[in-house]
Amino acid sequence: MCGILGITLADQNSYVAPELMDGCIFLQHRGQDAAGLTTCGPRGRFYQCKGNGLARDVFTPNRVVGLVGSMGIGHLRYPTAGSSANSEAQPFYVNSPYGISLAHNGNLVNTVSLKRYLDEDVHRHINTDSDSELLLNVFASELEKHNKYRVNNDDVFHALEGVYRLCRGGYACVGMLAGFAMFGFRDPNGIRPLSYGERKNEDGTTDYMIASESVVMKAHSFTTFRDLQPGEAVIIPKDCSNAKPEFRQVVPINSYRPDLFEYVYFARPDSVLDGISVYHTRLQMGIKLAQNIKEQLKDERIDVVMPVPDTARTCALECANQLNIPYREGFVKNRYVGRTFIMPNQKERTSSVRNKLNPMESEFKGKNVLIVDDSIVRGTTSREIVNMAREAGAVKVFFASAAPAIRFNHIYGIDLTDNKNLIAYNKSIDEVAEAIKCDKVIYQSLEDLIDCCKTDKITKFEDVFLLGNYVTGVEDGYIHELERVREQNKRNSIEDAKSAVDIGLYNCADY
Ligand SMILES: O=P(O)(O)OC[C@H]1O[C@H](OP(=O)(O)OP(=O)(O)O)[C@H](O)[C@@H]1O
Ligand SMILES: NC(=O)CC[C@H](N)C(=O)O
Ligand SMILES: [Mg+2]
Repeated sequence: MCGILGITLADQNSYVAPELMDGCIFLQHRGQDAAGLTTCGPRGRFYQCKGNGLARDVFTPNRVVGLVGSMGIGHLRYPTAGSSANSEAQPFYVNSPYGISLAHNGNLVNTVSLKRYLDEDVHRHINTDSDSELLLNVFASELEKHNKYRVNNDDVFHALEGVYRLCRGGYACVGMLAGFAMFGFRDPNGIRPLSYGERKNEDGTTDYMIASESVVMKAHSFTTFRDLQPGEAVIIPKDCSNAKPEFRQVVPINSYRPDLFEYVYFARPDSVLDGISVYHTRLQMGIKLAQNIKEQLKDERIDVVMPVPDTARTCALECANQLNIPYREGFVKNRYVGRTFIMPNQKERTSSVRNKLNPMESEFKGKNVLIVDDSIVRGTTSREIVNMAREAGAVKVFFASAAPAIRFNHIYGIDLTDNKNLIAYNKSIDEVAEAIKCDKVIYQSLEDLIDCCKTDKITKFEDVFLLGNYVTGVEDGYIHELERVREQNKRNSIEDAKSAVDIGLYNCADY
Protein backbone atom coordinates (compact mmCIF):
# COMPACT_ATOMS: atom_id res chain seq x y z
CA MET A 1 0.00 0.00 0.00
CA CYS A 2 1.13 3.49 -0.84
CA GLY A 3 -0.81 6.68 -0.31
CA ILE A 4 -2.03 8.63 -3.32
CA LEU A 5 -3.68 12.01 -3.48
CA GLY A 6 -4.79 14.54 -6.09
CA ILE A 7 -6.40 17.96 -5.73
CA THR A 8 -7.82 20.32 -8.36
CA LEU A 9 -8.79 23.78 -7.16
CA ALA A 10 -11.42 25.89 -8.89
CA ASP A 11 -9.44 29.10 -8.43
CA GLN A 12 -6.97 28.97 -11.32
CA ASN A 13 -4.68 31.49 -9.61
CA SER A 14 -4.35 29.49 -6.40
CA TYR A 15 -1.47 27.22 -5.36
CA VAL A 16 -2.45 23.64 -4.55
CA ALA A 17 0.97 22.56 -3.21
CA PRO A 18 0.47 23.58 0.46
CA GLU A 19 -2.79 21.65 0.70
CA LEU A 20 -1.27 18.66 -1.07
CA MET A 21 1.61 18.66 1.41
CA ASP A 22 -0.79 18.71 4.36
CA GLY A 23 -2.82 15.95 2.72
CA CYS A 24 0.26 13.80 2.31
CA ILE A 25 0.91 14.05 6.05
CA PHE A 26 -2.53 12.49 6.60
CA LEU A 27 -1.51 9.55 4.41
CA GLN A 28 2.03 9.16 5.75
CA HIS A 29 1.14 5.88 7.50
CA ARG A 30 0.71 4.30 4.03
CA GLY A 31 4.32 4.81 2.97
CA GLN A 32 7.41 6.09 4.72
CA ASP A 33 10.09 5.41 2.16
CA ALA A 34 9.63 8.19 -0.37
CA ALA A 35 7.32 11.11 -0.97
CA GLY A 36 6.56 13.21 -4.01
CA LEU A 37 4.43 16.02 -5.37
CA THR A 38 3.79 17.17 -8.92
CA THR A 39 1.76 20.24 -9.75
CA CYS A 40 0.54 21.60 -13.04
CA GLY A 41 0.99 25.34 -13.54
CA PRO A 42 -0.94 27.89 -15.59
CA ARG A 43 1.18 27.32 -18.71
CA GLY A 44 0.52 23.59 -18.55
CA ARG A 45 3.98 22.75 -17.22
CA PHE A 46 4.65 20.20 -14.50
CA TYR A 47 6.62 21.10 -11.36
CA GLN A 48 7.93 18.32 -9.20
CA CYS A 49 9.57 17.56 -5.88
CA LYS A 50 10.20 13.96 -4.84
CA GLY A 51 12.73 11.71 -3.18
CA ASN A 52 13.41 9.24 -0.39
CA GLY A 53 12.20 10.22 3.08
CA LEU A 54 9.11 11.23 4.99
CA ALA A 55 6.83 13.90 3.54
CA ARG A 56 8.01 16.49 6.06
CA ASP A 57 11.66 15.84 5.13
CA VAL A 58 11.18 15.80 1.36
CA PHE A 59 8.75 18.72 1.12
CA THR A 60 10.95 21.41 2.66
CA PRO A 61 9.87 25.03 2.12
CA ASN A 62 12.63 25.85 -0.36
CA ARG A 63 11.79 22.78 -2.48
CA VAL A 64 8.06 23.34 -2.69
CA VAL A 65 8.14 27.09 -3.18
CA GLY A 66 8.46 26.55 -6.93
CA LEU A 67 5.52 24.14 -7.20
CA VAL A 68 3.06 26.45 -8.88
CA GLY A 69 -0.41 25.60 -10.10
CA SER A 70 -3.93 24.84 -8.95
CA MET A 71 -3.86 21.13 -9.82
CA GLY A 72 -1.50 18.54 -8.40
CA ILE A 73 -0.92 14.98 -7.24
CA GLY A 74 1.06 13.41 -4.40
CA HIS A 75 2.46 10.02 -3.45
CA LEU A 76 3.75 8.33 -0.27
CA ARG A 77 5.75 5.25 -1.16
CA TYR A 78 6.05 1.88 0.53
CA PRO A 79 8.03 -0.03 -2.10
CA THR A 80 6.41 -3.33 -3.01
CA ALA A 81 8.09 -3.81 -6.39
CA GLY A 82 11.43 -2.74 -7.79
CA SER A 83 13.73 -1.23 -5.19
CA SER A 84 13.84 1.61 -2.67
CA ALA A 85 15.79 3.76 -5.11
CA ASN A 86 15.33 7.49 -5.21
CA SER A 87 14.58 7.19 -8.92
CA GLU A 88 11.53 5.05 -8.12
CA ALA A 89 9.93 7.73 -5.95
CA GLN A 90 6.59 8.80 -7.41
CA PRO A 91 4.81 10.50 -9.18
CA PHE A 92 6.35 9.24 -12.41
CA TYR A 93 6.46 11.42 -15.51
CA VAL A 94 6.58 10.86 -19.26
CA ASN A 95 6.66 13.73 -21.71
CA SER A 96 4.99 11.92 -24.57
CA PRO A 97 2.18 12.02 -25.43
CA TYR A 98 0.88 15.32 -24.00
CA GLY A 99 2.86 15.16 -20.73
CA ILE A 100 1.58 12.67 -18.16
CA SER A 101 2.28 12.37 -14.44
CA LEU A 102 1.06 9.35 -12.46
CA ALA A 103 0.97 8.10 -8.86
CA HIS A 104 0.12 4.47 -8.22
CA ASN A 105 -0.89 2.36 -5.24
CA GLY A 106 -0.71 -1.40 -5.69
CA ASN A 107 1.22 -4.06 -7.54
CA LEU A 108 1.02 -5.33 -11.09
CA VAL A 109 1.42 -9.09 -11.34
CA ASN A 110 2.28 -9.39 -15.04
CA THR A 111 5.34 -7.12 -15.08
CA VAL A 112 7.50 -9.62 -16.95
CA SER A 113 5.24 -9.63 -19.99
CA LEU A 114 4.47 -5.90 -19.72
CA LYS A 115 8.17 -5.08 -19.82
CA ARG A 116 8.58 -7.20 -22.92
CA TYR A 117 5.47 -5.70 -24.55
CA LEU A 118 6.57 -2.12 -23.90
CA ASP A 119 10.01 -2.79 -25.26
CA GLU A 120 9.37 -5.04 -28.23
CA ASP A 121 5.90 -4.01 -29.37
CA VAL A 122 5.47 -0.34 -28.57
CA HIS A 123 9.13 0.65 -28.16
CA ARG A 124 8.90 2.58 -24.93
CA HIS A 125 11.99 2.99 -22.78
CA ILE A 126 11.65 1.91 -19.15
CA ASN A 127 14.27 3.44 -16.92
CA THR A 128 13.67 1.78 -13.52
CA ASP A 129 12.46 -1.48 -11.96
CA SER A 130 9.20 0.09 -10.80
CA ASP A 131 5.93 -1.49 -11.89
CA SER A 132 4.34 1.97 -11.68
CA GLU A 133 6.60 3.18 -14.48
CA LEU A 134 5.29 0.27 -16.56
CA LEU A 135 1.70 1.19 -15.81
CA LEU A 136 2.29 4.81 -16.78
CA ASN A 137 3.90 3.76 -20.05
CA VAL A 138 1.07 1.39 -20.89
CA PHE A 139 -1.34 4.29 -20.42
CA ALA A 140 0.88 6.60 -22.49
CA SER A 141 1.14 4.11 -25.31
CA GLU A 142 -2.62 3.55 -25.36
CA LEU A 143 -3.21 7.31 -25.46
CA GLU A 144 -0.67 7.71 -28.23
CA LYS A 145 -2.65 5.34 -30.43
CA HIS A 146 -5.23 8.11 -31.01
CA ASN A 147 -2.47 10.04 -32.76
CA LYS A 148 -4.25 13.35 -32.21
CA TYR A 149 -3.00 16.90 -31.66
CA ARG A 150 -5.16 17.20 -28.50
CA VAL A 151 -7.11 14.52 -26.62
CA ASN A 152 -10.59 14.70 -25.09
CA ASN A 153 -12.21 12.75 -22.24
CA ASP A 154 -13.37 9.96 -24.53
CA ASP A 155 -9.81 9.38 -25.67
CA VAL A 156 -8.61 9.15 -22.07
CA PHE A 157 -11.34 6.69 -21.09
CA HIS A 158 -10.53 4.70 -24.20
CA ALA A 159 -6.84 4.59 -23.28
CA LEU A 160 -7.81 3.39 -19.82
CA GLU A 161 -9.71 0.51 -21.40
CA GLY A 162 -6.34 -0.51 -22.83
CA VAL A 163 -4.73 -0.23 -19.38
CA TYR A 164 -7.41 -2.49 -17.91
CA ARG A 165 -6.92 -4.96 -20.73
CA LEU A 166 -3.14 -5.09 -20.40
CA CYS A 167 -2.39 -4.61 -16.69
CA ARG A 168 -3.18 -7.30 -14.15
CA GLY A 169 -3.02 -6.82 -10.42
CA GLY A 170 -4.19 -4.38 -7.78
CA TYR A 171 -4.01 -0.70 -8.66
CA ALA A 172 -5.51 2.62 -7.71
CA CYS A 173 -4.04 5.60 -9.55
CA VAL A 174 -4.23 9.33 -9.74
CA GLY A 175 -2.65 11.20 -12.63
CA MET A 176 -2.56 14.39 -14.66
CA LEU A 177 -2.45 15.24 -18.32
CA ALA A 178 -0.48 18.46 -18.60
CA GLY A 179 -2.73 21.51 -18.86
CA PHE A 180 -5.80 19.32 -19.42
CA ALA A 181 -7.09 17.34 -16.45
CA MET A 182 -6.56 15.23 -13.37
CA PHE A 183 -7.82 11.64 -13.48
CA GLY A 184 -8.25 8.68 -11.16
CA PHE A 185 -9.03 5.00 -11.75
CA ARG A 186 -9.30 1.79 -9.80
CA ASP A 187 -8.65 -1.88 -10.67
CA PRO A 188 -11.65 -4.01 -11.73
CA ASN A 189 -11.61 -5.94 -8.45
CA GLY A 190 -11.44 -2.85 -6.24
CA ILE A 191 -8.48 -4.35 -4.39
CA ARG A 192 -6.85 -0.99 -3.67
CA PRO A 193 -8.99 1.82 -2.25
CA LEU A 194 -9.75 5.15 -3.94
CA SER A 195 -12.20 7.89 -3.01
CA TYR A 196 -13.44 10.98 -4.82
CA GLY A 197 -14.54 14.12 -2.96
CA GLU A 198 -15.96 17.60 -3.49
CA ARG A 199 -15.66 20.84 -1.49
CA LYS A 200 -18.02 23.74 -2.09
CA ASN A 201 -16.44 27.17 -2.02
CA GLU A 202 -18.18 30.33 -0.86
CA ASP A 203 -18.33 31.68 -4.42
CA GLY A 204 -20.29 28.60 -5.54
CA THR A 205 -17.38 26.88 -7.27
CA THR A 206 -16.17 23.38 -6.34
CA ASP A 207 -12.73 21.94 -5.56
CA TYR A 208 -12.04 18.24 -6.11
CA MET A 209 -9.95 15.57 -4.45
CA ILE A 210 -9.02 11.97 -5.20
CA ALA A 211 -7.38 10.07 -2.32
CA SER A 212 -6.54 6.64 -0.95
CA GLU A 213 -8.44 7.25 2.29
CA SER A 214 -11.42 9.34 3.33
CA VAL A 215 -9.60 10.77 6.37
CA VAL A 216 -7.79 13.30 4.21
CA MET A 217 -11.08 14.36 2.56
CA LYS A 218 -12.78 15.04 5.87
CA ALA A 219 -9.81 16.88 7.28
CA HIS A 220 -9.76 19.20 4.27
CA SER A 221 -13.53 19.79 4.23
CA PHE A 222 -14.19 17.74 1.10
CA THR A 223 -17.36 16.65 2.83
CA THR A 224 -19.15 15.10 -0.14
CA PHE A 225 -17.24 11.98 -1.04
CA ARG A 226 -17.68 8.48 -2.35
CA ASP A 227 -15.56 5.50 -3.37
CA LEU A 228 -14.72 4.98 -7.00
CA GLN A 229 -16.15 1.64 -8.07
CA PRO A 230 -13.86 -1.14 -9.25
CA GLY A 231 -13.16 -0.50 -12.94
CA GLU A 232 -14.42 3.09 -12.70
CA ALA A 233 -12.50 6.23 -13.68
CA VAL A 234 -13.03 9.95 -13.25
CA ILE A 235 -11.60 12.88 -15.21
CA ILE A 236 -11.57 16.28 -13.50
CA PRO A 237 -10.81 19.19 -15.85
CA LYS A 238 -7.94 21.45 -14.85
CA ASP A 239 -10.22 24.46 -15.04
CA CYS A 240 -12.91 22.87 -12.92
CA SER A 241 -14.67 26.20 -12.40
CA ASN A 242 -15.92 25.90 -15.98
CA ALA A 243 -16.44 22.20 -16.54
CA LYS A 244 -17.56 19.28 -14.40
CA PRO A 245 -15.85 15.95 -13.66
CA GLU A 246 -16.87 13.05 -15.84
CA PHE A 247 -17.21 9.52 -14.49
CA ARG A 248 -17.22 6.33 -16.48
CA GLN A 249 -17.42 2.65 -15.67
CA VAL A 250 -14.58 1.84 -18.07
CA VAL A 251 -14.77 -1.92 -17.60
CA PRO A 252 -17.41 -3.95 -15.76
CA ILE A 253 -16.77 -4.76 -12.11
CA ASN A 254 -15.02 -8.11 -12.08
CA SER A 255 -15.61 -8.72 -8.39
CA TYR A 256 -15.72 -6.21 -5.56
CA ARG A 257 -12.95 -7.38 -3.23
CA PRO A 258 -11.33 -4.68 -1.10
CA ASP A 259 -8.11 -5.76 0.55
CA LEU A 260 -8.89 -7.18 3.98
CA PHE A 261 -5.52 -6.03 5.27
CA GLU A 262 -6.60 -2.37 4.84
CA TYR A 263 -9.01 -2.93 7.72
CA VAL A 264 -6.62 -5.02 9.77
CA TYR A 265 -3.55 -2.77 9.50
CA PHE A 266 -2.96 -0.44 6.53
CA ALA A 267 -5.65 2.22 6.87
CA ARG A 268 -6.15 4.80 9.59
CA PRO A 269 -9.02 3.95 11.94
CA ASP A 270 -10.73 7.27 11.18
CA SER A 271 -11.10 6.37 7.51
CA VAL A 272 -14.13 4.86 5.84
CA LEU A 273 -13.15 2.64 2.90
CA ASP A 274 -15.78 1.29 0.52
CA GLY A 275 -18.44 2.43 2.94
CA ILE A 276 -16.89 0.46 5.81
CA SER A 277 -15.58 2.29 8.88
CA VAL A 278 -12.11 0.98 9.66
CA TYR A 279 -12.55 1.86 13.34
CA HIS A 280 -15.80 -0.06 13.53
CA THR A 281 -14.27 -3.17 11.96
CA ARG A 282 -11.44 -3.07 14.51
CA LEU A 283 -13.92 -2.87 17.40
CA GLN A 284 -15.70 -5.89 15.95
CA MET A 285 -12.37 -7.70 15.62
CA GLY A 286 -11.92 -7.21 19.37
CA ILE A 287 -15.37 -8.62 20.13
CA LYS A 288 -14.92 -11.71 17.97
CA LEU A 289 -11.39 -12.27 19.19
CA ALA A 290 -12.62 -12.19 22.81
CA GLN A 291 -15.12 -14.97 22.07
CA ASN A 292 -12.33 -17.06 20.67
CA ILE A 293 -10.05 -16.32 23.62
CA LYS A 294 -12.79 -17.29 26.09
CA GLU A 295 -12.88 -20.75 24.52
CA GLN A 296 -9.19 -21.27 23.99
CA LEU A 297 -7.95 -19.92 27.30
CA LYS A 298 -10.84 -21.08 29.46
CA ASP A 299 -8.52 -22.89 31.86
CA GLU A 300 -6.11 -19.98 32.16
CA ARG A 301 -6.11 -16.90 34.37
CA ILE A 302 -5.53 -13.65 32.47
CA ASP A 303 -4.67 -10.65 34.64
CA VAL A 304 -4.38 -7.99 32.05
CA VAL A 305 -5.00 -7.27 28.34
CA MET A 306 -2.43 -5.15 26.47
CA PRO A 307 -2.30 -3.76 22.96
CA VAL A 308 0.78 -3.63 20.76
CA PRO A 309 0.66 0.08 19.87
CA ASP A 310 -0.49 1.57 17.60
CA THR A 311 -2.79 -0.21 15.23
CA ALA A 312 -4.00 -2.90 17.65
CA ARG A 313 -5.28 -0.43 20.26
CA THR A 314 -8.89 -0.26 19.10
CA CYS A 315 -9.22 -4.01 18.86
CA ALA A 316 -7.45 -4.72 22.17
CA LEU A 317 -9.59 -2.25 24.11
CA GLU A 318 -12.82 -3.84 22.93
CA CYS A 319 -11.38 -7.31 23.50
CA ALA A 320 -10.59 -6.40 27.14
CA ASN A 321 -14.11 -4.99 27.59
CA GLN A 322 -15.66 -8.20 26.33
CA LEU A 323 -13.45 -10.35 28.52
CA ASN A 324 -14.06 -8.05 31.47
CA ILE A 325 -10.36 -7.98 32.18
CA PRO A 326 -8.40 -4.74 32.87
CA TYR A 327 -6.92 -3.08 29.78
CA ARG A 328 -3.45 -1.68 30.36
CA GLU A 329 -0.94 0.12 28.16
CA GLY A 330 2.04 -2.08 28.98
CA PHE A 331 4.18 -0.80 26.12
CA VAL A 332 4.93 2.88 25.80
CA LYS A 333 5.41 3.97 22.23
CA ASN A 334 8.04 6.46 21.20
CA ARG A 335 6.01 8.88 19.13
CA TYR A 336 8.99 9.76 16.94
CA VAL A 337 9.45 6.27 15.49
CA GLY A 338 7.23 5.35 12.54
CA ARG A 339 5.63 2.08 11.50
CA THR A 340 7.97 -0.89 11.70
CA PHE A 341 6.38 -3.26 9.26
CA ILE A 342 6.77 -0.98 6.25
CA MET A 343 10.45 -0.31 6.85
CA PRO A 344 12.55 -1.58 3.96
CA ASN A 345 14.95 -4.01 5.64
CA GLN A 346 14.82 -6.62 8.35
CA LYS A 347 17.67 -5.17 10.40
CA GLU A 348 15.89 -1.84 10.63
CA ARG A 349 12.57 -3.52 11.42
CA THR A 350 14.01 -5.54 14.29
CA SER A 351 15.86 -2.70 15.97
CA SER A 352 12.90 -0.39 15.43
CA VAL A 353 10.61 -2.53 17.63
CA ARG A 354 12.95 -2.06 20.61
CA ASN A 355 13.43 1.63 19.88
CA LYS A 356 9.74 2.16 19.47
CA LEU A 357 8.17 0.18 22.29
CA ASN A 358 9.31 0.13 25.88
CA PRO A 359 7.68 -2.07 28.56
CA MET A 360 6.17 -0.62 31.74
CA GLU A 361 7.56 -3.10 34.28
CA SER A 362 4.84 -2.65 36.89
CA GLU A 363 2.23 -3.90 34.44
CA PHE A 364 4.07 -7.16 33.83
CA LYS A 365 5.64 -8.25 37.11
CA GLY A 366 4.07 -11.50 38.33
CA LYS A 367 1.17 -11.31 35.88
CA ASN A 368 -0.34 -13.47 33.16
CA VAL A 369 -0.65 -11.07 30.24
CA LEU A 370 -2.69 -11.28 27.07
CA ILE A 371 -1.02 -9.23 24.37
CA VAL A 372 -3.22 -8.27 21.42
CA ASP A 373 -1.86 -7.27 18.02
CA ASP A 374 -3.64 -6.73 14.72
CA SER A 375 -1.48 -9.27 12.90
CA ILE A 376 1.58 -11.49 13.07
CA VAL A 377 3.33 -11.36 9.70
CA ARG A 378 7.09 -11.93 9.81
CA GLY A 379 6.90 -12.20 13.59
CA THR A 380 9.41 -9.38 14.06
CA THR A 381 7.16 -7.48 16.45
CA SER A 382 5.66 -10.40 18.35
CA ARG A 383 9.04 -12.05 18.96
CA GLU A 384 10.50 -8.88 20.46
CA ILE A 385 7.36 -8.02 22.39
CA VAL A 386 7.13 -11.43 24.06
CA ASN A 387 10.77 -11.20 24.94
CA MET A 388 10.28 -7.76 26.47
CA ALA A 389 7.24 -8.95 28.44
CA ARG A 390 9.26 -11.81 29.91
CA GLU A 391 12.19 -9.54 30.73
CA ALA A 392 9.75 -7.24 32.49
CA GLY A 393 8.62 -10.12 34.73
CA ALA A 394 5.48 -11.57 33.11
CA VAL A 395 4.66 -15.09 34.29
CA LYS A 396 2.64 -16.24 31.28
CA VAL A 397 2.42 -14.48 27.94
CA PHE A 398 -0.49 -15.16 25.60
CA PHE A 399 -0.51 -13.53 22.17
CA ALA A 400 -3.73 -12.86 20.24
CA SER A 401 -3.93 -11.71 16.63
CA ALA A 402 -6.92 -9.95 15.06
CA ALA A 403 -5.92 -11.44 11.70
CA PRO A 404 -5.73 -15.16 10.97
CA ALA A 405 -2.39 -16.90 10.41
CA ILE A 406 -0.70 -15.39 7.33
CA ARG A 407 0.86 -18.13 5.22
CA PHE A 408 0.90 -16.73 1.67
CA ASN A 409 2.36 -13.70 -0.10
CA HIS A 410 0.23 -10.61 -0.19
CA ILE A 411 1.16 -9.80 -3.77
CA TYR A 412 -1.02 -6.72 -4.18
CA GLY A 413 0.36 -4.69 -1.36
CA ILE A 414 3.01 -6.09 0.99
CA ASP A 415 6.72 -5.95 0.37
CA LEU A 416 7.33 -9.65 0.77
CA THR A 417 8.38 -12.02 -1.93
CA ASP A 418 9.24 -15.19 -0.11
CA ASN A 419 6.57 -17.12 1.81
CA LYS A 420 9.31 -18.55 3.99
CA ASN A 421 9.73 -15.12 5.61
CA LEU A 422 6.24 -15.43 7.07
CA ILE A 423 6.45 -16.76 10.59
CA ALA A 424 3.38 -18.96 10.12
CA TYR A 425 4.67 -20.47 6.86
CA ASN A 426 4.48 -24.25 7.14
CA LYS A 427 3.86 -24.02 10.87
CA SER A 428 1.00 -25.06 13.10
CA ILE A 429 -0.34 -22.53 15.59
CA ASP A 430 1.57 -24.21 18.41
CA GLU A 431 4.76 -24.01 16.36
CA VAL A 432 4.18 -20.28 15.86
CA ALA A 433 3.80 -19.93 19.64
CA GLU A 434 7.05 -21.79 20.06
CA ALA A 435 8.78 -19.59 17.49
CA ILE A 436 7.80 -16.37 19.21
CA LYS A 437 8.32 -18.03 22.61
CA CYS A 438 4.91 -17.33 24.09
CA ASP A 439 2.63 -19.68 26.01
CA LYS A 440 -0.16 -19.68 23.45
CA VAL A 441 -1.11 -17.92 20.22
CA ILE A 442 -4.76 -17.24 19.47
CA TYR A 443 -5.68 -16.29 15.91
CA GLN A 444 -8.95 -14.81 14.69
CA SER A 445 -10.63 -17.11 12.18
CA LEU A 446 -10.99 -15.86 8.58
CA GLU A 447 -14.74 -16.29 8.81
CA ASP A 448 -14.91 -14.06 11.90
CA LEU A 449 -12.63 -11.46 10.34
CA ILE A 450 -14.83 -11.26 7.25
CA ASP A 451 -17.91 -10.97 9.48
CA CYS A 452 -16.27 -7.95 11.15
CA CYS A 453 -15.83 -6.15 7.83
CA LYS A 454 -18.63 -7.20 5.49
CA THR A 455 -21.69 -5.16 4.57
CA ASP A 456 -24.77 -5.88 2.48
CA LYS A 457 -22.89 -4.59 -0.54
CA ILE A 458 -19.45 -6.04 0.10
CA THR A 459 -19.27 -9.62 1.19
CA LYS A 460 -15.99 -10.70 -0.38
CA PHE A 461 -12.51 -9.43 0.31
CA GLU A 462 -9.04 -9.79 -1.08
CA ASP A 463 -7.81 -12.41 1.38
CA VAL A 464 -5.15 -14.03 -0.75
CA PHE A 465 -2.49 -13.80 1.95
CA LEU A 466 -4.67 -16.10 4.05
CA LEU A 467 -5.76 -18.59 1.39
CA GLY A 468 -3.30 -18.30 -1.48
CA ASN A 469 -5.72 -18.14 -4.43
CA TYR A 470 -5.00 -14.94 -6.34
CA VAL A 471 -8.07 -13.36 -7.93
CA THR A 472 -6.01 -11.81 -10.76
CA GLY A 473 -3.77 -14.86 -11.18
CA VAL A 474 0.00 -14.41 -11.24
CA GLU A 475 2.07 -14.80 -14.37
CA ASP A 476 4.84 -17.38 -14.43
CA GLY A 477 8.09 -16.05 -13.06
CA TYR A 478 6.55 -12.97 -11.42
CA ILE A 479 7.60 -13.72 -7.84
CA HIS A 480 10.99 -14.86 -9.06
CA GLU A 481 11.47 -11.57 -10.92
CA LEU A 482 10.46 -9.54 -7.84
CA GLU A 483 13.04 -11.44 -5.82
CA ARG A 484 15.71 -11.07 -8.50
CA VAL A 485 15.33 -7.30 -8.54
CA ARG A 486 15.47 -7.15 -4.75
CA GLU A 487 18.66 -9.24 -4.78
CA GLN A 488 20.23 -7.08 -7.44
CA ASN A 489 19.61 -4.00 -5.39
CA LYS A 490 21.26 -5.31 -2.25
CA ARG A 491 24.42 -3.35 -1.65
CA ASN A 492 27.23 -3.78 0.88
CA SER A 493 25.26 -6.71 2.30
CA ILE A 494 22.66 -4.29 3.63
CA GLU A 495 19.37 -5.79 2.65
CA ASP A 496 17.24 -3.56 0.45
CA ALA A 497 19.74 -0.75 0.43
CA LYS A 498 18.99 2.07 -1.97
CA SER A 499 19.48 0.74 -5.46
CA ALA A 500 23.08 0.23 -6.45
CA VAL A 501 22.04 1.43 -9.84
CA ASP A 502 20.16 4.48 -8.66
CA ILE A 503 19.71 7.00 -11.39
CA GLY A 504 19.57 10.75 -11.12
CA LEU A 505 17.05 12.14 -13.59
CA TYR A 506 16.02 15.62 -14.56
CA ASN A 507 12.58 14.81 -13.24
CA CYS A 508 13.86 13.22 -10.04
CA ALA A 509 14.91 14.83 -6.78
CA ASP A 510 18.06 16.91 -7.14
CA TYR A 511 19.48 16.36 -3.65
O1 LIG B 1 4.85 -9.69 12.45
P1 LIG B 1 5.44 -8.43 11.92
O2 LIG B 1 6.19 -8.66 10.65
O3 LIG B 1 6.23 -7.68 12.93
O4 LIG B 1 4.24 -7.50 11.44
C1 LIG B 1 3.10 -7.21 12.22
C2 LIG B 1 3.28 -5.97 13.05
O5 LIG B 1 3.65 -4.83 12.21
C3 LIG B 1 2.66 -3.83 12.31
O6 LIG B 1 3.04 -2.83 13.23
P2 LIG B 1 3.82 -1.48 12.85
O7 LIG B 1 4.86 -1.24 13.87
O8 LIG B 1 4.25 -1.50 11.43
O9 LIG B 1 2.73 -0.31 12.89
P3 LIG B 1 1.72 0.24 13.99
O10 LIG B 1 2.48 1.19 14.88
O11 LIG B 1 0.68 0.93 13.16
O12 LIG B 1 1.14 -0.89 14.75
C4 LIG B 1 1.43 -4.52 12.80
O13 LIG B 1 0.57 -3.63 13.48
C5 LIG B 1 1.99 -5.57 13.72
O14 LIG B 1 2.29 -5.00 14.99
N1 LIG C 1 2.82 0.11 -1.95
C1 LIG C 1 2.52 0.52 -3.16
O1 LIG C 1 1.37 0.78 -3.50
C2 LIG C 1 3.69 0.60 -4.10
C3 LIG C 1 3.42 1.00 -5.52
C4 LIG C 1 4.48 0.44 -6.47
N2 LIG C 1 4.32 -0.99 -6.64
C5 LIG C 1 5.87 0.75 -5.93
O2 LIG C 1 6.54 -0.12 -5.45
O3 LIG C 1 6.26 1.90 -5.97
MG1 LIG D 1 1.77 -2.85 15.12
